[in-house]
Amino acid sequence: MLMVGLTGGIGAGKSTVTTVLAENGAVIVDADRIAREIVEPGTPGLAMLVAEFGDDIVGPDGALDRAALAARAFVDADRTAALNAITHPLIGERTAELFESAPEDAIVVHDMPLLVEGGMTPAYHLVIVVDTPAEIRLRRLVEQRGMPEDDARARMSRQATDEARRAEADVLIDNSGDREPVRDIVRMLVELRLHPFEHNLRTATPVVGDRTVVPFRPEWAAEAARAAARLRHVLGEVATRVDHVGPTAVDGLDSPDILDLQVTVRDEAAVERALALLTDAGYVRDRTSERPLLHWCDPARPLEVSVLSEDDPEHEFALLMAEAIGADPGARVEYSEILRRANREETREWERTR
Ligand SMILES: CC(C)(COP(=O)(O)OP(=O)(O)OC[C@H]1O[C@@H](n2cnc3c(N)ncnc32)[C@H](O)[C@@H]1O)[C@@H](O)C(=O)NCCC(=O)NCCS
Ligand SMILES: Nc1ncnc2c1ncn2[C@@H]1O[C@H](COP(=O)(O)OP(=O)(O)OP(=O)(O)O)[C@@H](O)[C@H]1O
Repeated sequence: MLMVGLTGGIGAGKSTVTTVLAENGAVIVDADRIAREIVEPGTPGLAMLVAEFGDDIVGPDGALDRAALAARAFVDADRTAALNAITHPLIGERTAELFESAPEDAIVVHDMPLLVEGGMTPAYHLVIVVDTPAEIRLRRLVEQRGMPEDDARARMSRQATDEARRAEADVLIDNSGDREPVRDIVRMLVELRLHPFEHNLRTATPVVGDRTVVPFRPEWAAEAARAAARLRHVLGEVATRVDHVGPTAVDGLDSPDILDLQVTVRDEAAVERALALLTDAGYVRDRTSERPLLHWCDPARPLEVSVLSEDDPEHEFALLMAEAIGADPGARVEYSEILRRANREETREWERTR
């Protein structure tokens, strides 16, 4: 099962994107829809909201008057926190049930407006952010959904910034223009990344990556940071540190587009524990390597994870090397050439044995 987190600011077009994802076979778990379910008449959720915000948030029909609650809940951060303290645990319980009930080979897309606000992104295999500038979102909410401008602005002020969401995005979908191009982008995303990613996870198929040296990519640092956050989420206190090492960690260095992440643990027993946790989470052991090395299985983001104990001198060396080469332009050029030569030799070797 591939677990995808999807988010975006209010009015960004999350529902628009999840509709296309569903048309392409994804299972959508919609947090807003669950948020409605848990405050239906007669639910503990509605009773708790009445106790907190007063009984005039309930209409004559006994149902929640959503606008009346919104008018009270988004006036300041404290009131929004009170709203979230009641609703989010109930939403979380129901969400877990829906995740559990999804088919084993499903691409589950969790449409969660407050994914970044809740610090939840490392728990997902991939995070999609629907990115639409605030002013366009505001205009669409007012003109197309008829939301009062002050309500829309109040809610926006209770949400993460667009920059904070972009930093958490593995995939950024620009929805500021027409819908049609977005439909095509989403369709390609499912076909070229989400489906193969789900297959690789379910069949423990590693993505080994191409060792061709490519020009330095500044986004390698952010990609590695997100990968490190996922590793910390899987390993918890078993990992004493997780570092971005290897050629892609060297600023300005042309290198193969394969991220190297190094997990440092306390001792040899912890190495075994970490390997078990990572394997359970979908990382695939490289049995051709004598050292504990695993590959990830995202077809668009090759990644290797090495696991070392603190007393292994190799772990210090990897950290120092990235720093030393990064500080010396001459060393960078020389190291890129070594990588190119290694790739040429590897390619020749592969052609000889083919
Ligand atoms: C206050 C409520 C009743 C207002 O209902 P209304 O129909 O006007 O809005 P709806 O539920 O469709 O939400 C529309 C959008 O508002 C934004 N929003 C909703 N709740 C919140 C919140 N607590 N904090 C920030 N933004 C929010 C999201 O972008 C959401 O997609 C409703 O938003 C609610 O119950 N919110 C609490 C649950 C929640 O946090 N949901 C957000 C995702 S988990
Ligand atoms: N590309 C687009 N061009 C024009 N209008 C759009 C586009 N995408 C979405 N909209 C409109 O903008 C509004 C918000 O879209 P949508 O409901 O999909 O956003 P959302 O992120 O799901 O909102 P919410 O945060 O409230 O759940 C809707 O009225 C929708 O029809």
